[in-house]
Amino acid sequence: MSDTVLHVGGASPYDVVVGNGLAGRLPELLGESVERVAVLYAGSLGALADPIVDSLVEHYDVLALGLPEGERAKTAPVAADCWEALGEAGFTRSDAVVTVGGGATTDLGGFVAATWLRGVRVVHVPTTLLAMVDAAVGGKTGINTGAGKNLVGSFHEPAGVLCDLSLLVSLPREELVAGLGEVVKCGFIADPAILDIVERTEPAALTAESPELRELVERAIRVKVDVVVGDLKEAGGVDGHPGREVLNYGHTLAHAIERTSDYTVRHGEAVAIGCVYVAELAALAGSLAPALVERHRAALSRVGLPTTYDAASFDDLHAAMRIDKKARGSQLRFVVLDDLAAPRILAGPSEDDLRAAYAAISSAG
Ligand SMILES: NC(=O)c1ccc[n+]([C@@H]2O[C@H](COP(=O)([O-])OP(=O)(O)OC[C@H]3O[C@@H](n4cnc5c(N)ncnc54)[C@H](O)[C@@H]3O)[C@@H](O)[C@H]2O)c1
Ligand SMILES: O=C(O)C(=O)C[C@@H](O)[C@H](O)[C@H](O)COP(=O)(O)O
Ligand SMILES: [Zn+2]
Repeated sequence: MSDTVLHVGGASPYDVVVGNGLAGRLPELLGESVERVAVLYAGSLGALADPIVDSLVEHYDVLALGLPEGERAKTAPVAADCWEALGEAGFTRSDAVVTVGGGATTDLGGFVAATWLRGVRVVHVPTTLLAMVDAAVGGKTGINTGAGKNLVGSFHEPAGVLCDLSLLVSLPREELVAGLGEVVKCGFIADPAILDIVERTEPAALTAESPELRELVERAIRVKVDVVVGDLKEAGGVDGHPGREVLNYGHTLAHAIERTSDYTVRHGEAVAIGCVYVAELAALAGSLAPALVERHRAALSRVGLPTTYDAASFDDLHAAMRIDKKARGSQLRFVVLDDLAAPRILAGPSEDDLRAAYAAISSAG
């Protein structure tokens, strides 16, 4: 099957390419002025990064930097180590960063590229489903702090994204399933055809090679591209649409779960739980039909994602939710649905409703 190119318009346009065996396209995305390339890769993924490094050394001076696993990469000390390495290697504004890894790697690598010399080119080569459909696209970069998830970061659009589906062959099943959390999210907020595919496809058939997974990848990327083109910096939408904040569906509780579990719950799993939570919240607010709340549970659990959470109390999660970026002052704001693909912002729900929605997904109280 030929490659699919999804164009992201705007002030800094770029392409997201979906296909198989895409490393050869890196030089065309990096451009001709680049002399040095820093490949920032998840340290355990040398087997995936090495061929990419080998393909680049023919064209550039290459600095390969292995990063810690997962969320442990998204810290200020890791970013500082990368800045030091770029400085020692003499990286200038005409040089570039390539990231190879999951969303934690693209977030950290994107942040390093955004901040080095106030911004150099970055091309992402995502290696998880989640990073292909979400983290590598749209230019959000970030690291965590003690207070919470993604609290420091910037908007820095990539020069290109290569979603090479063959890199997913080695991805553990539970990581692929986690990525489906963001895919199903896109189904509810914007593209119900995603839900139809998930509901009619045998979950085990969603593999790196399957046409159904490829269609899900392309549809989820399209959802994200359409949203970020309209509201890159999350300034807000038009006509009552939440703008880029819609991509945060389920994320207020999800980030609180990640932080209070010390990042032992995967992001995509936490998003699945968070989506059911906001569906319950919307039902309590009288906007979402109970059948659609159940559709959330059914679609997410069908692919193997959690829809309940018992490992933290409501009070602890409530405290963690207060630092969500959608909050304004002491008021929490959530993306909720009135119907499929009909999102809006619910501002300042009562503590009773927040607690009741948690009771509906938890026995922790
Ligand atoms: N910037 C954004 O817009 C955005 C969007 C969504 C999520 N995110 C962030 O992305 C992160 C989650 O990303 P993730 O789910 O990709 O997790 P991750 O980056 O932690 O990767 C998960 C695990 O899979 C391993 N792995 C990655 N690719 C592999 C492969 N091909 N084969 C074998 N193992 C592989 C990694 O080494 C890691 O252990 C979170 O930090 C989240 O906040 C950012
Ligand atoms: O791209 C976005 O915008 C999103 O909200 C996508 C989310 O899936 C992603 O997890 C993002 O990192 C969350 O952003 P944050 O602003 O809440 O940190
Ligand atoms: Zn997310």
